[in-house]
Amino acid sequence: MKRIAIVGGGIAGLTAAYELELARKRGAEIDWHLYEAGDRLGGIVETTQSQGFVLEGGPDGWVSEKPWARELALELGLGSELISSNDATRKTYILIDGKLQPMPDGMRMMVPEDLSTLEGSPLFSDTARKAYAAELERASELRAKTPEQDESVASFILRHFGEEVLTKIGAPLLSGVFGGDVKTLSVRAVMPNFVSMEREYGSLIAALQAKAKTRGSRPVPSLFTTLRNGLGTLIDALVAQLPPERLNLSRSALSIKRQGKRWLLRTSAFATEGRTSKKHFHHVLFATPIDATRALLAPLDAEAAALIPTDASSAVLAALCWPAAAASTFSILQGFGFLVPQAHSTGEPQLLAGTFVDQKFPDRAPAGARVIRVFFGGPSADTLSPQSDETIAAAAFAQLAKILGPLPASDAALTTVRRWPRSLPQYEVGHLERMVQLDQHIAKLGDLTLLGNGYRGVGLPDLIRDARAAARELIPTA
Ligand SMILES: Cc1c2[nH]c(c1CCC(=O)O)Cc1[nH]c(c(CCC(=O)O)c1C)Cc1[nH]c(c(CCC(=O)O)c1C)Cc1[nH]c(c(C)c1CCC(=O)O)C2
Repeated sequence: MKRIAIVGGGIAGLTAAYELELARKRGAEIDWHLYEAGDRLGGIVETTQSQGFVLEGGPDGWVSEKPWARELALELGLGSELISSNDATRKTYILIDGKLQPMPDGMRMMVPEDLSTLEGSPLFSDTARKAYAAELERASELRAKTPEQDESVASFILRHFGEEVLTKIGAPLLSGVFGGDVKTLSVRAVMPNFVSMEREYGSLIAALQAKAKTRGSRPVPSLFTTLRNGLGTLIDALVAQLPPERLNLSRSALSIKRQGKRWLLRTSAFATEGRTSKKHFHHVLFATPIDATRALLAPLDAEAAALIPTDASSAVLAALCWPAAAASTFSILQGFGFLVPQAHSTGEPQLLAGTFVDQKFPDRAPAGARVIRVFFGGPSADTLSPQSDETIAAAAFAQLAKILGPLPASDAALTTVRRWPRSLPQYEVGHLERMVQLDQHIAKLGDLTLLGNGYRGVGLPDLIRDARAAARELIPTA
């Protein structure tokens, strides 16, 4: 019997457990146990439903283009729950000089497919428009000069489109996906598609145009997918497949030690037991946040621990709700939401982004009601995090009103505030090389797997893909 420990009950740990459980039910000789430090499962995925509102405390969906979350949802019988973002009215705004300016339609991050969509856009000056047109003409030069080394996202965008595109839309878009600083993020780790487009076409605009040709008239799928009753449904459906006696809540992993062919895992025990609990396993999967994983790994292999990303961005978010009566007294722009380029510290916490929840997805709120999710990141999140929910909600409201204009009071009973300290690891320049080295260290230690958002992707689909693949490798072939 192969004994496997899964440490961490977020989406990665639960998906690995699900995959192992499928094999166990088919008769594989597996005995798995999951340990979660907190008193609930799901990690940062957390839906609350109240008075007809579906409120997400963490991610609100996934990028549709990545198939792995949809596949899992289908397998779990959630096919009829899958819903798409309202892409017919999709718009993302960027706050420039105090005004929300729409990104032109049909852009892929900072890259337009059709240069004519930039005409008349108040977002760009003629200099930026010329830089875009020039990128298409510089295709062969860009291809010839493809760097051999990793570089920052900032230097990649600068080489293609220049300073204005970088600061006006490149930096804010990247902070809306990676919560980070374009000057330190690795382009190969966070924008691998663009890097391969550059290798093939030189010009990213040319690459998008070539793709559009091969796509022909096939419809483009919506940008985001979610579940009708929130992503918590996915967690519930996973947990429903798992025997409850295998899921150990309020048990944190304290240490792990080699003992012959097995690992000795020490976890905290229930208060009534009065001591720690020690158990042997043949394999341990760490699906813990990077800081926990680094701490567990350091005594085994300090060099391996040092290869795990150290920088991670924090998020604080507040969902503000207006029931229909209050919502009817103000209007907002059509679209999914907005991003705010981060100015140098002004002292006051600064908004990072806002999502117009009821416009982005169908059925998130009762008819006529409105929900806006407001994000703080970086130093602003760190400043706000220790403060009360009321203070955070008030700061979110005040900043939102500055951007959108006067707003009636939101419903305090429905406000949800969440803090996710150091939740989004930063893949800095050189990340992929460090991951190759980390894999070598882990292989040498043997019978260990690292899962979660510190290594090979940050969104739900990547975490699900990784966890399933890793768990499948552990299934004994009888
Ligand atoms: C601030 C922030 C957001 N989302 C995120 C942050 C970072 C800080 C943090 O939460 O820790 C995180 C995020 N955003 C996205 C992912 C998934 C990435 C992946 O699967 O590869 C992740 C991990 C998709 C996205 N998120 C966004 C894009 C770009 C969308 C576009 O091109 O218009 C993607 C792919 C943009 C975004 N992102 C956000 C807003 C308000 C917006 C604009 C409007 C909206 O859609 O709600 C919120």
